[in-house]
Amino acid sequence: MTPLLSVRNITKRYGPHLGCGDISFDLYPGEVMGIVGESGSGKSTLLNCLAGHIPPDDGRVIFDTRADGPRDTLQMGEAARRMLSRTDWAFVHQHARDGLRMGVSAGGNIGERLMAVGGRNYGTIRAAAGDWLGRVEISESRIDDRPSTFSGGMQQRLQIARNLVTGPRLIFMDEPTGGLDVSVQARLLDLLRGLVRDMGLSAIVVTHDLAVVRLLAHRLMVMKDGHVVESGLTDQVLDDPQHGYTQLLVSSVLQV
Ligand SMILES: Nc1ncnc2c1ncn2[C@@H]1O[C@H](COP(=O)(O)OP(=O)(O)OP(=O)(O)O)[C@@H](O)[C@H]1O
Repeated sequence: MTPLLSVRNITKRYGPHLGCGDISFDLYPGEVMGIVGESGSGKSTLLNCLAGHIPPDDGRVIFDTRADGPRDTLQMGEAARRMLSRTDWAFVHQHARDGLRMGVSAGGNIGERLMAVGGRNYGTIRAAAGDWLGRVEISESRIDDRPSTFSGGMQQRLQIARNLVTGPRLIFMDEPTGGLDVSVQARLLDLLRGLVRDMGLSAIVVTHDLAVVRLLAHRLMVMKDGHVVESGLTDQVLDDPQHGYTQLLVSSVLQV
């Protein structure tokens, strides 16, 4: 099977400091990869390099595009990569306000994504927006309300709807449950797990929270000081960690 995403030797430095170094892995269709590690270990740097938000100093990110097969996304022009991020890719930010347009209604937040990929019929777009609000457990009666009138959990669910409405194949998530109350986190995780499974999505999830990867991720990479120190099947890594650092993480000795 062709990997959906092949990451090879991604390295990013900030001046003399290493953001992340020499990271390689393959992600297959329908697979969820978790990236864990303490603060400053390089998780966000790696995710942002993969999603094309920051240019790495070295390495390749090869994505199996629907139209042209495997292509190095780092070599693509800006317009082609922007199109990819609207169609095949999605990015869920930790803070919903970074991924939503707060001045636009909930329905508008979802609908404008469809318009960006060619949707023109108002009725069809509004119906799809209403449908997606329901799928993320927001009452359709809130379709004309702005996200600023929503709770934190609702905003995060709206951000997810906005990202998934175009039917992407790969979703990048940066601490998707961070900053939410514990009960809200559990509900959001359940919802995410259902959507990922039902849509056959591949995902890369960065988190501090081992419970998040336990629930969502098939495989896990553990990062420390910009490097991957251990990787493998999630249950295997968490139940029988081989690296001393992972053992500390799992035993919650490290403040992550
Ligand atoms: N814009 C930047 N300029 C300089 N150094 C940076 C920058 N962004 C990150 N770094 C450094 O790169 C390293 C990795 O940071 P990164 O934010 O990727 O870690 P992280 O694991 O995502 O941490 P957190 O969980 O706190 O977000 C750290 O040493 C950090 O200080």
